[in-house]
Amino acid sequence: MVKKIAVLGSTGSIGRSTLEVIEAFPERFQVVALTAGENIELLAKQAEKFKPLQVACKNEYLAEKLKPLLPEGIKLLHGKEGIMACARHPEVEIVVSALVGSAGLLPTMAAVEAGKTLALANKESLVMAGKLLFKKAQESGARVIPVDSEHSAIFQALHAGRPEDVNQIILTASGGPFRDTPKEVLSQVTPEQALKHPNWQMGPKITIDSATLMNKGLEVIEAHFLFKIPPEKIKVVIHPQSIVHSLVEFVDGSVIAQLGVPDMRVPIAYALSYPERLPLPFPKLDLVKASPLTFEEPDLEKFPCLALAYEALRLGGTAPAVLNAANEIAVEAFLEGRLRFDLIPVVVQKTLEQAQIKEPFSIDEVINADIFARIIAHQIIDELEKS
Ligand SMILES: NC(=O)C1=CN([C@@H]2O[C@H](COP(=O)(O)OP(=O)(O)OC[C@H]3O[C@@H](n4cnc5c(N)ncnc54)[C@H](OP(=O)(O)O)[C@@H]3O)[C@@H](O)[C@H]2O)C=CC1
Ligand SMILES: CC(=O)[C@@H](O)[C@H](O)COP(=O)(O)O
Ligand SMILES: [Mn+2]
Repeated sequence: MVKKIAVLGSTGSIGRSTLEVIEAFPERFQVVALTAGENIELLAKQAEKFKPLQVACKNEYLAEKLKPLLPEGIKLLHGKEGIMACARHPEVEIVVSALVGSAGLLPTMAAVEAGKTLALANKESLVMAGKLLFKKAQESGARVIPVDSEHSAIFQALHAGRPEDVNQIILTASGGPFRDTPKEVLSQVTPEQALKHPNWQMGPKITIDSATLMNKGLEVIEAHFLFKIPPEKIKVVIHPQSIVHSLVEFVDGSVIAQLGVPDMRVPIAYALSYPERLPLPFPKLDLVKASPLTFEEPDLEKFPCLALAYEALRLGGTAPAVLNAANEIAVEAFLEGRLRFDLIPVVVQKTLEQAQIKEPFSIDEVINADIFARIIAHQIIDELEKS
């Protein structure tokens, strides 16, 4: 049976890798919808190649520019509503949510509400609204399959035992480009240096998150909602080689890990083909060449973002959404040269202290918390800029 797929964020790093997997198995997958933000030239090329029924881009202005570039017969939509319509398209079975940041929240929710199988890369939507998202999934029958490499690894390792026999899950983190950089030097590091991830080629936002360890913090929250595991049973260990993608420890002390080369096409393919596995034509792991595999404790003083994410998870309610919003604003400011790298966690911490945290009962309440947190984070950055 051919699986029919919508790729939200098809022009990004995960989106492009997803299309490479689909291209390698044309008899297994068919692209029904594609969406982009601003890269309409690439979207047009993808539409030419994969012939989707429908595409969408960020706004009407870009849609007007995209129109003449598209092949005949493809429906063109735009804006949040257009992207959500791609997620809900009646012919789509699997929605790959590969948008970055909070822009992914509503389209991801639309896919869940429509009962689609969600191949989830956009971790921010789970961080912002994990509880509400899984409540909706229960109502609609939507299934959530993780794409994030660590969560795909845990999803696979969990098959080795019963949920009640899990002792803890262990997320691996590369440690980022500044793992060996002295703490005092972090105030001087540039966006160019921070954008050089040691093992993965990814979009800019997640690459900065990896450098601050906020990516691992977001992943702790993501793991909590995906696997219903309390924060005290989620451990993070630094593994600079990014070969062991994560592990599950069971009550008998057995530890089951998933290993592989750092290539996102592997977890993407698994999410698309689950419960089957595809014979991927990509490089495989050579254990001898990958050796040695090493592990160390994370330095929470040098990288406070990880501890802040645990704190937000323990606070609960809108705290993870506030953490996420403040982080997005701080990362943007750092990339624009307006904020020092070592002040990213300061902005997040101060925003968490100043924001009102409450239990959200709707997505609108999550969005309100996100908006207020952004206002607070901007004010904090303005003050830091003046001082
Ligand atoms: N890259 C990776 O290896 C991994 C990524 N992830 C997660 O996957 C998600 C995607 O990451 P990544 O692929 O690296 O990100 P990229 O920045 O490479 O891609 C983001 C995609 O989202 C689109 N987009 C951005 N903003 C908007 C918007 N406002 N409206 C509509 N579309 C928008 C972009 O469009 P355009 O470029 O056309 O403007 C692009 O298609 C993130 O949540 C990340 O944390 C998780 C694990 C690994
Ligand atoms: C590929 C992937 O899943 C990323 O989330 C990756 O794990 C980032 O690397 P860090 O381990 O440095 O955060
Ligand atoms: Mn990851």
